[in-house]
Amino acid sequence: MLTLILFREELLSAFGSFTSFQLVLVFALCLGILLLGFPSSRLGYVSFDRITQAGLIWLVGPVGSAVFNGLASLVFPFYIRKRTGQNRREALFRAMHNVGMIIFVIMAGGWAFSMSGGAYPVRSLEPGILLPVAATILAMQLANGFFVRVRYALTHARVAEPVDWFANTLEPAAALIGLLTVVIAVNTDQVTTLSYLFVLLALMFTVKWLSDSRQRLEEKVRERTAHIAAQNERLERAQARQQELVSALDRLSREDALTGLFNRRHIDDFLKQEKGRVDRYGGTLSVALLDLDHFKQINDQHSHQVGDEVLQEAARILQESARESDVIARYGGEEFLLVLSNTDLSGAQAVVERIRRAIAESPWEKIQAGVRLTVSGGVAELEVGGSLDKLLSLADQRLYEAKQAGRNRIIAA
Ligand SMILES: Nc1nc2c(ncn2[C@@H]2O[C@H](COP(=O)(O)OP(=O)(O)OP(=O)(O)O)[C@@H](O)[C@H]2O)c(=O)[nH]1
Repeated sequence: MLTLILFREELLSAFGSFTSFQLVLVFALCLGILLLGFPSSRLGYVSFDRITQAGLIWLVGPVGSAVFNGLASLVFPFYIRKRTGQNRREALFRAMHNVGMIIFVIMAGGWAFSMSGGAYPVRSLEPGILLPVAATILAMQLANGFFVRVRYALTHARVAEPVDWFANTLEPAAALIGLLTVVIAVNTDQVTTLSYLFVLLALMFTVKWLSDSRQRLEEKVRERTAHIAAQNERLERAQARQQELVSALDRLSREDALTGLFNRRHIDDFLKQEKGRVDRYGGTLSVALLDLDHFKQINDQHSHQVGDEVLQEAARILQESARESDVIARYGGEEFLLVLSNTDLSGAQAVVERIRRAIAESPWEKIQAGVRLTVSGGVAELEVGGSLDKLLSLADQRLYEAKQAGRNRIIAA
Protein backbone atom coordinates (compact mmCIF):
# COMPACT_ATOMS: atom_id res chain seq x y z
CA MET A 1 0.00 0.00 0.00
CA LEU A 2 2.75 2.35 1.04
CA THR A 3 4.61 1.58 -2.18
CA LEU A 4 1.45 2.25 -4.18
CA ILE A 5 0.96 5.66 -2.52
CA LEU A 6 4.60 6.71 -2.46
CA PHE A 7 5.34 5.68 -6.02
CA ARG A 8 2.02 6.60 -7.60
CA GLU A 9 3.69 8.70 -10.32
CA GLU A 10 6.19 6.01 -11.23
CA LEU A 11 3.45 3.44 -11.40
CA LEU A 12 1.29 5.57 -13.64
CA SER A 13 4.17 6.18 -16.00
CA ALA A 14 5.17 2.49 -15.91
CA PHE A 15 1.73 1.03 -16.52
CA GLY A 16 0.07 3.97 -18.23
CA SER A 17 0.34 2.33 -21.63
CA PHE A 18 -0.87 -1.10 -20.40
CA THR A 19 -4.35 -2.34 -21.17
CA SER A 20 -6.30 -3.83 -18.26
CA PHE A 21 -5.98 -7.25 -19.96
CA GLN A 22 -2.19 -6.86 -19.89
CA LEU A 23 -2.26 -5.81 -16.24
CA VAL A 24 -4.32 -8.86 -15.32
CA LEU A 25 -2.01 -11.03 -17.41
CA VAL A 26 1.10 -9.69 -15.63
CA PHE A 27 -0.43 -10.33 -12.20
CA ALA A 28 -1.66 -13.80 -13.27
CA LEU A 29 1.85 -14.57 -14.48
CA CYS A 30 3.39 -13.45 -11.16
CA LEU A 31 0.96 -15.57 -9.15
CA GLY A 32 0.99 -18.50 -11.60
CA ILE A 33 4.78 -18.76 -11.42
CA LEU A 34 4.59 -18.88 -7.62
CA LEU A 35 1.91 -21.55 -7.78
CA LEU A 36 4.00 -23.63 -10.17
CA GLY A 37 6.74 -23.90 -7.54
CA PHE A 38 7.38 -27.11 -5.70
CA PRO A 39 8.52 -28.12 -2.22
CA SER A 40 12.15 -29.11 -1.84
CA SER A 41 13.52 -30.94 1.17
CA ARG A 42 16.61 -28.70 1.17
CA LEU A 43 15.31 -25.27 0.21
CA GLY A 44 11.73 -25.31 1.42
CA TYR A 45 9.73 -23.98 -1.51
CA VAL A 46 11.36 -23.57 -4.92
CA SER A 47 9.76 -21.47 -7.65
CA PHE A 48 10.92 -19.60 -10.74
CA ASP A 49 9.70 -16.27 -9.34
CA ARG A 50 12.88 -14.48 -10.50
CA ILE A 51 11.36 -14.62 -13.99
CA THR A 52 8.74 -12.03 -13.06
CA GLN A 53 10.80 -10.25 -10.40
CA ALA A 54 13.76 -9.51 -12.70
CA GLY A 55 11.66 -9.51 -15.87
CA LEU A 56 9.38 -6.74 -14.61
CA ILE A 57 12.39 -4.67 -13.46
CA TRP A 58 13.64 -4.79 -17.04
CA LEU A 59 10.15 -4.14 -18.43
CA VAL A 60 8.67 -1.45 -16.18
CA GLY A 61 11.26 -0.74 -13.49
CA PRO A 62 11.62 -1.78 -9.84
CA VAL A 63 8.52 -0.07 -8.46
CA GLY A 64 6.17 -1.80 -10.93
CA SER A 65 7.95 -5.09 -10.36
CA ALA A 66 7.73 -4.67 -6.58
CA VAL A 67 3.99 -3.93 -6.73
CA PHE A 68 3.04 -6.90 -8.92
CA ASN A 69 5.37 -9.44 -7.34
CA GLY A 70 4.59 -8.09 -3.88
CA LEU A 71 0.84 -8.48 -4.48
CA ALA A 72 1.35 -12.04 -5.74
CA SER A 73 3.47 -12.88 -2.69
CA LEU A 74 0.81 -11.41 -0.45
CA VAL A 75 -1.91 -13.62 -1.93
CA PHE A 76 0.17 -16.76 -2.40
CA PRO A 77 0.51 -17.95 1.27
CA PHE A 78 -3.28 -17.84 1.62
CA TYR A 79 -3.62 -19.98 -1.52
CA ILE A 80 -1.39 -22.73 -0.17
CA ARG A 81 -2.51 -22.36 3.47
CA LYS A 82 -4.43 -25.66 3.53
CA ARG A 83 -1.59 -27.63 1.97
CA THR A 84 1.04 -26.31 4.40
CA GLY A 85 -1.27 -26.69 7.40
CA GLN A 86 -0.75 -23.05 8.44
CA ASN A 87 -3.42 -21.05 10.20
CA ARG A 88 -4.46 -17.55 9.10
CA ARG A 89 -1.97 -15.83 11.42
CA GLU A 90 0.95 -17.91 10.21
CA ALA A 91 -0.07 -17.34 6.59
CA LEU A 92 -0.24 -13.59 7.22
CA PHE A 93 3.19 -13.63 8.87
CA ARG A 94 4.58 -15.60 5.97
CA ALA A 95 2.95 -13.19 3.48
CA MET A 96 4.42 -10.13 5.22
CA HIS A 97 7.82 -11.74 5.37
CA ASN A 98 7.73 -12.69 1.70
CA VAL A 99 6.51 -9.27 0.60
CA GLY A 100 9.22 -7.55 2.62
CA MET A 101 11.91 -9.76 1.17
CA ILE A 102 10.66 -9.45 -2.40
CA ILE A 103 10.44 -5.67 -2.29
CA PHE A 104 13.93 -5.51 -0.78
CA VAL A 105 15.40 -7.85 -3.41
CA ILE A 106 13.63 -6.10 -6.32
CA MET A 107 14.65 -2.63 -5.15
CA ALA A 108 18.26 -3.78 -4.84
CA GLY A 109 18.11 -5.27 -8.35
CA GLY A 110 16.49 -2.15 -9.79
CA TRP A 111 19.05 0.10 -8.11
CA ALA A 112 21.96 -1.97 -9.48
CA PHE A 113 20.37 -1.97 -12.95
CA SER A 114 20.08 1.80 -13.19
CA MET A 115 23.43 2.40 -11.48
CA SER A 116 25.17 0.29 -14.11
CA GLY A 117 23.55 2.24 -16.94
CA GLY A 118 20.49 0.12 -17.64
CA ALA A 119 17.30 1.67 -19.00
CA TYR A 120 13.93 -0.01 -19.22
CA PRO A 121 12.27 -1.48 -21.08
CA VAL A 122 15.12 -3.65 -22.32
CA ARG A 123 14.38 -3.96 -26.01
CA SER A 124 17.01 -6.34 -27.32
CA LEU A 125 19.76 -8.69 -26.22
CA GLU A 126 22.59 -6.46 -27.49
CA PRO A 127 25.97 -6.70 -25.66
CA GLY A 128 25.43 -3.28 -24.02
CA ILE A 129 22.88 -4.64 -21.59
CA LEU A 130 25.16 -7.45 -20.44
CA LEU A 131 26.62 -5.44 -17.55
CA PRO A 132 23.34 -3.95 -16.23
CA VAL A 133 21.67 -7.38 -16.46
CA ALA A 134 24.54 -9.07 -14.61
CA ALA A 135 24.50 -6.30 -12.00
CA THR A 136 20.73 -6.77 -11.49
CA ILE A 137 21.06 -10.52 -11.04
CA LEU A 138 24.04 -10.22 -8.70
CA ALA A 139 22.40 -7.52 -6.58
CA MET A 140 19.24 -9.62 -6.28
CA GLN A 141 21.22 -12.68 -5.19
CA LEU A 142 23.19 -10.67 -2.64
CA ALA A 143 20.09 -8.91 -1.30
CA ASN A 144 18.30 -12.25 -1.04
CA GLY A 145 21.19 -13.85 0.85
CA PHE A 146 21.50 -10.83 3.12
CA PHE A 147 17.78 -10.85 3.95
CA VAL A 148 17.78 -14.58 4.72
CA ARG A 149 20.83 -14.23 6.94
CA VAL A 150 19.38 -11.31 8.88
CA ARG A 151 16.16 -13.25 9.39
CA TYR A 152 18.08 -16.33 10.57
CA ALA A 153 20.12 -14.16 12.93
CA LEU A 154 16.99 -12.52 14.35
CA THR A 155 15.17 -15.83 14.84
CA HIS A 156 18.38 -17.51 16.09
CA ALA A 157 17.97 -20.22 13.48
CA ARG A 158 20.93 -21.89 11.85
CA VAL A 159 21.55 -21.33 8.15
CA ALA A 160 21.10 -24.78 6.67
CA GLU A 161 23.02 -24.13 3.45
CA PRO A 162 25.04 -20.88 3.55
CA VAL A 163 25.90 -21.14 -0.17
CA ASP A 164 23.45 -23.20 -2.09
CA TRP A 165 24.63 -23.91 -5.63
CA PHE A 166 21.17 -25.06 -6.71
CA ALA A 167 19.44 -21.85 -5.62
CA ASN A 168 22.33 -19.75 -6.99
CA THR A 169 21.96 -21.42 -10.38
CA LEU A 170 18.20 -21.60 -10.55
CA GLU A 171 17.52 -17.98 -9.67
CA PRO A 172 19.92 -16.33 -12.18
CA ALA A 173 18.67 -18.80 -14.81
CA ALA A 174 15.09 -17.78 -14.04
CA ALA A 175 16.11 -14.11 -14.29
CA LEU A 176 17.58 -14.74 -17.78
CA ILE A 177 14.30 -16.38 -18.81
CA GLY A 178 12.66 -13.18 -17.52
CA LEU A 179 14.98 -11.16 -19.79
CA LEU A 180 14.04 -13.29 -22.80
CA THR A 181 10.35 -12.91 -21.93
CA VAL A 182 10.68 -9.11 -21.82
CA VAL A 183 12.44 -8.98 -25.18
CA ILE A 184 9.78 -11.21 -26.74
CA ALA A 185 6.94 -9.20 -25.16
CA VAL A 186 8.41 -5.91 -26.37
CA ASN A 187 9.27 -7.05 -29.89
CA THR A 188 6.45 -9.40 -30.91
CA ASP A 189 2.69 -9.18 -31.20
CA GLN A 190 0.30 -10.28 -28.47
CA VAL A 191 -0.41 -13.71 -30.01
CA THR A 192 3.27 -14.61 -30.21
CA THR A 193 3.86 -13.39 -26.65
CA LEU A 194 0.90 -15.39 -25.34
CA SER A 195 2.05 -18.52 -27.21
CA TYR A 196 5.52 -18.12 -25.74
CA LEU A 197 4.07 -17.65 -22.24
CA PHE A 198 1.92 -20.73 -22.76
CA VAL A 199 4.98 -22.84 -23.64
CA LEU A 200 6.93 -21.35 -20.72
CA LEU A 201 4.18 -22.17 -18.22
CA ALA A 202 3.78 -25.68 -19.71
CA LEU A 203 7.50 -26.27 -19.20
CA MET A 204 7.31 -25.04 -15.63
CA PHE A 205 4.28 -27.20 -15.02
CA THR A 206 6.25 -30.23 -16.28
CA VAL A 207 9.16 -29.44 -13.95
CA LYS A 208 6.73 -29.06 -11.04
CA TRP A 209 4.96 -32.29 -11.93
CA LEU A 210 8.26 -34.21 -12.11
CA SER A 211 9.43 -32.74 -8.84
CA ASP A 212 6.12 -33.43 -7.08
CA SER A 213 6.20 -37.03 -8.36
CA ARG A 214 9.73 -37.43 -7.04
CA GLN A 215 8.68 -35.95 -3.74
CA ARG A 216 5.75 -38.39 -3.49
CA LEU A 217 8.04 -41.27 -4.41
CA GLU A 218 10.57 -40.22 -1.76
CA GLU A 219 7.75 -39.98 0.78
CA LYS A 220 6.61 -43.48 -0.14
CA VAL A 221 10.17 -44.82 0.13
CA ARG A 222 10.50 -43.15 3.55
CA GLU A 223 7.21 -44.68 4.70
CA ARG A 224 8.19 -48.13 3.43
CA THR A 225 11.64 -47.86 5.01
CA ALA A 226 10.10 -46.91 8.35
CA HIS A 227 7.62 -49.76 8.02
CA ILE A 228 10.38 -52.26 7.23
CA ALA A 229 12.50 -50.93 10.12
CA ALA A 230 9.55 -51.40 12.50
CA GLN A 231 8.97 -54.90 11.19
CA ASN A 232 12.65 -55.71 11.56
CA GLU A 233 12.58 -54.50 15.12
CA ARG A 234 9.56 -56.68 15.89
CA LEU A 235 11.27 -59.62 14.23
CA GLU A 236 14.46 -59.07 16.21
CA ARG A 237 12.49 -58.92 19.44
CA ALA A 238 10.66 -62.13 18.52
CA GLN A 239 13.97 -63.79 17.63
CA ALA A 240 15.51 -62.74 20.96
CA ARG A 241 12.46 -64.11 22.79
CA GLN A 242 12.66 -67.31 20.79
CA GLN A 243 16.34 -67.61 21.63
CA GLU A 244 15.54 -67.17 25.32
CA LEU A 245 12.89 -69.88 25.09
CA VAL A 246 15.25 -72.21 23.26
CA SER A 247 17.90 -71.65 25.96
CA ALA A 248 15.32 -72.23 28.70
CA LEU A 249 14.11 -75.39 26.96
CA ASP A 250 17.67 -76.58 26.49
CA ARG A 251 18.35 -76.00 30.19
CA LEU A 252 15.17 -77.85 31.13
CA SER A 253 15.99 -80.73 28.81
CA ARG A 254 19.33 -81.14 30.60
CA GLU A 255 18.06 -80.81 34.13
CA ASP A 256 16.48 -83.29 36.52
CA ALA A 257 13.13 -81.90 37.63
CA LEU A 258 13.18 -83.30 41.19
CA THR A 259 16.72 -82.49 42.31
CA GLY A 260 17.77 -79.67 39.97
CA LEU A 261 20.97 -81.62 39.17
CA PHE A 262 21.91 -82.33 35.56
CA ASN A 263 20.19 -85.35 34.03
CA ARG A 264 21.71 -88.38 32.36
CA ARG A 265 21.47 -86.88 28.88
CA HIS A 266 23.62 -83.92 29.84
CA ILE A 267 26.26 -85.84 31.74
CA ASP A 268 26.61 -88.40 28.91
CA ASP A 269 27.30 -85.52 26.49
CA PHE A 270 29.67 -83.86 28.94
CA LEU A 271 31.52 -87.12 29.51
CA LYS A 272 32.04 -87.59 25.76
CA GLN A 273 33.30 -84.05 25.50
CA GLU A 274 35.73 -84.54 28.39
CA LYS A 275 37.02 -87.79 26.93
CA GLY A 276 37.63 -85.97 23.65
CA ARG A 277 39.64 -83.37 25.53
CA VAL A 278 41.77 -86.02 27.33
CA ASP A 279 42.36 -87.92 24.06
CA ARG A 280 43.52 -84.73 22.39
CA TYR A 281 45.45 -82.88 25.05
CA GLY A 282 46.13 -85.58 27.66
CA GLY A 283 45.37 -85.24 31.37
CA THR A 284 43.23 -87.28 33.74
CA LEU A 285 39.51 -87.95 34.06
CA SER A 286 37.68 -89.86 36.78
CA VAL A 287 34.07 -90.80 37.42
CA ALA A 288 32.16 -91.93 40.51
CA LEU A 289 28.86 -93.79 40.60
CA LEU A 290 27.00 -93.28 43.88
CA ASP A 291 23.91 -95.16 44.98
CA LEU A 292 21.83 -94.44 48.11
CA ASP A 293 21.72 -97.44 50.42
CA HIS A 294 18.45 -99.21 51.11
CA PHE A 295 16.53 -96.37 49.63
CA LYS A 296 13.57 -98.63 48.92
CA GLN A 297 13.09 -98.95 52.68
CA ILE A 298 12.71 -95.18 53.07
CA ASN A 299 9.95 -95.20 50.48
CA ASP A 300 8.33 -98.25 52.01
CA GLN A 301 8.65 -97.33 55.70
CA HIS A 302 7.81 -93.66 55.34
CA SER A 303 6.36 -92.49 52.07
CA HIS A 304 7.28 -91.71 48.50
CA GLN A 305 7.03 -88.04 49.47
CA VAL A 306 9.68 -88.51 52.18
CA GLY A 307 11.75 -90.45 49.63
CA ASP A 308 11.59 -87.44 47.30
CA GLU A 309 12.68 -85.06 50.04
CA VAL A 310 15.58 -87.34 50.93
CA LEU A 311 16.63 -87.41 47.27
CA GLN A 312 16.56 -83.60 47.14
CA GLU A 313 18.58 -83.27 50.32
CA ALA A 314 21.10 -85.87 49.12
CA ALA A 315 21.48 -83.88 45.87
CA ARG A 316 22.07 -80.68 47.86
CA ILE A 317 24.78 -82.38 49.99
CA LEU A 318 26.41 -83.80 46.86
CA GLN A 319 26.63 -80.40 45.29
CA GLU A 320 27.86 -78.76 48.46
CA SER A 321 30.54 -81.36 49.18
CA ALA A 322 31.87 -81.69 45.63
CA ARG A 323 34.22 -79.16 44.03
CA GLU A 324 32.92 -76.50 41.69
CA SER A 325 34.61 -78.14 38.73
CA ASP A 326 32.93 -81.49 39.40
CA VAL A 327 29.82 -82.15 37.35
CA ILE A 328 27.06 -84.12 39.08
CA ALA A 329 23.99 -85.74 37.58
CA ARG A 330 21.11 -87.84 38.77
CA TYR A 331 21.89 -90.94 36.74
CA GLY A 332 18.94 -93.13 37.72
CA GLY A 333 16.30 -93.32 40.48
CA GLU A 334 18.64 -93.10 43.50
CA GLU A 335 21.88 -93.25 41.57
CA PHE A 336 24.24 -90.32 40.89
CA LEU A 337 27.20 -89.90 38.56
CA LEU A 338 30.07 -87.53 39.25
CA VAL A 339 32.50 -86.54 36.51
CA LEU A 340 35.77 -85.21 37.93
CA SER A 341 37.87 -83.54 35.25
CA ASN A 342 41.67 -83.34 35.64
CA THR A 343 41.44 -85.66 38.64
CA ASP A 344 43.20 -88.96 39.11
CA LEU A 345 41.84 -91.95 41.02
CA SER A 346 43.12 -90.99 44.46
CA GLY A 347 41.94 -87.38 44.10
CA ALA A 348 38.49 -88.59 43.03
CA GLN A 349 38.38 -91.06 45.90
CA ALA A 350 39.09 -88.23 48.36
CA VAL A 351 36.24 -86.10 46.98
CA VAL A 352 33.74 -88.98 46.98
CA GLU A 353 34.80 -90.10 50.47
CA ARG A 354 34.05 -86.59 51.70
CA ILE A 355 30.60 -86.82 50.12
CA ARG A 356 29.97 -90.24 51.70
CA ARG A 357 30.84 -88.90 55.11
CA ALA A 358 28.69 -85.78 54.69
CA ILE A 359 25.68 -87.94 53.76
CA ALA A 360 26.21 -90.36 56.60
CA GLU A 361 26.55 -87.53 59.10
CA SER A 362 23.65 -85.40 57.85
CA PRO A 363 20.74 -84.99 60.33
CA TRP A 364 18.16 -86.93 58.26
CA GLU A 365 15.79 -87.00 61.22
CA LYS A 366 14.85 -83.42 60.41
CA ILE A 367 13.00 -84.73 57.34
CA GLN A 368 11.23 -87.48 59.22
CA ALA A 369 11.96 -89.24 62.50
CA GLY A 370 13.62 -92.57 61.91
CA VAL A 371 15.12 -91.67 58.52
CA ARG A 372 18.78 -92.54 58.13
CA LEU A 373 20.83 -92.57 54.97
CA THR A 374 24.19 -93.74 53.73
CA VAL A 375 25.67 -93.98 50.27
CA SER A 376 27.93 -96.45 48.48
CA GLY A 377 30.18 -95.57 45.57
CA GLY A 378 32.53 -96.93 42.94
CA VAL A 379 35.30 -94.74 41.52
CA ALA A 380 37.26 -95.31 38.30
CA GLU A 381 39.84 -93.42 36.27
CA LEU A 382 39.95 -93.33 32.48
CA GLU A 383 42.85 -95.40 31.20
CA VAL A 384 44.95 -94.19 28.28
CA GLY A 385 43.07 -95.31 25.15
CA GLY A 386 40.25 -96.72 27.32
CA SER A 387 36.58 -96.41 26.40
CA LEU A 388 33.79 -94.63 28.29
CA ASP A 389 31.78 -97.87 28.45
CA LYS A 390 34.69 -99.55 30.13
CA LEU A 391 35.14 -96.64 32.53
CA LEU A 392 31.48 -96.62 33.56
CA SER A 393 31.25 -100.38 33.90
CA LEU A 394 34.37 -100.37 36.10
CA ALA A 395 32.79 -97.74 38.37
CA ASP A 396 29.55 -99.76 38.40
CA GLN A 397 31.45 -102.93 39.27
CA ARG A 398 33.17 -101.17 42.19
CA LEU A 399 29.82 -99.77 43.33
CA TYR A 400 28.49 -103.33 43.35
CA GLU A 401 31.49 -104.42 45.36
CA ALA A 402 30.87 -101.61 47.86
CA LYS A 403 27.27 -102.77 48.23
CA GLN A 404 28.41 -106.35 48.65
CA ALA A 405 31.01 -105.32 51.23
CA GLY A 406 28.30 -103.89 53.49
CA ARG A 407 27.45 -100.47 51.95
CA ASN A 408 28.36 -96.98 53.26
CA ARG A 409 31.74 -97.22 51.61
CA ILE A 410 33.66 -96.09 48.52
CA ILE A 411 35.71 -98.53 46.46
CA ALA A 412 38.29 -97.15 44.08
CA ALA A 413 40.45 -100.16 43.30
N1 LIG B 1 10.73 -91.37 46.31
C1 LIG B 1 11.33 -91.73 45.19
N2 LIG B 1 11.81 -92.97 45.07
C2 LIG B 1 12.44 -93.34 43.94
C3 LIG B 1 12.63 -92.44 42.90
N3 LIG B 1 13.31 -93.07 41.91
C4 LIG B 1 13.53 -94.34 42.33
N4 LIG B 1 13.02 -94.52 43.56
C5 LIG B 1 13.02 -95.70 44.36
O1 LIG B 1 14.33 -96.05 44.73
C6 LIG B 1 14.29 -97.43 45.12
C7 LIG B 1 15.54 -98.10 44.67
O2 LIG B 1 15.52 -99.41 45.27
P1 LIG B 1 16.55 -100.55 44.96
O3 LIG B 1 17.05 -100.42 43.51
O4 LIG B 1 15.97 -101.81 45.36
O5 LIG B 1 17.77 -100.19 45.83
P2 LIG B 1 17.92 -99.83 47.37
O6 LIG B 1 16.69 -100.00 48.11
O7 LIG B 1 18.49 -98.41 47.41
O8 LIG B 1 18.99 -100.83 47.87
P3 LIG B 1 20.48 -100.86 47.54
O9 LIG B 1 20.74 -99.99 46.35
O10 LIG B 1 20.80 -102.30 47.29
O11 LIG B 1 21.17 -100.36 48.74
C8 LIG B 1 13.02 -97.98 44.48
O12 LIG B 1 12.09 -98.30 45.49
C9 LIG B 1 12.48 -96.88 43.61
O13 LIG B 1 11.06 -96.85 43.57
C10 LIG B 1 12.10 -91.12 43.05
O14 LIG B 1 12.22 -90.24 42.21
N5 LIG B 1 11.49 -90.82 44.23
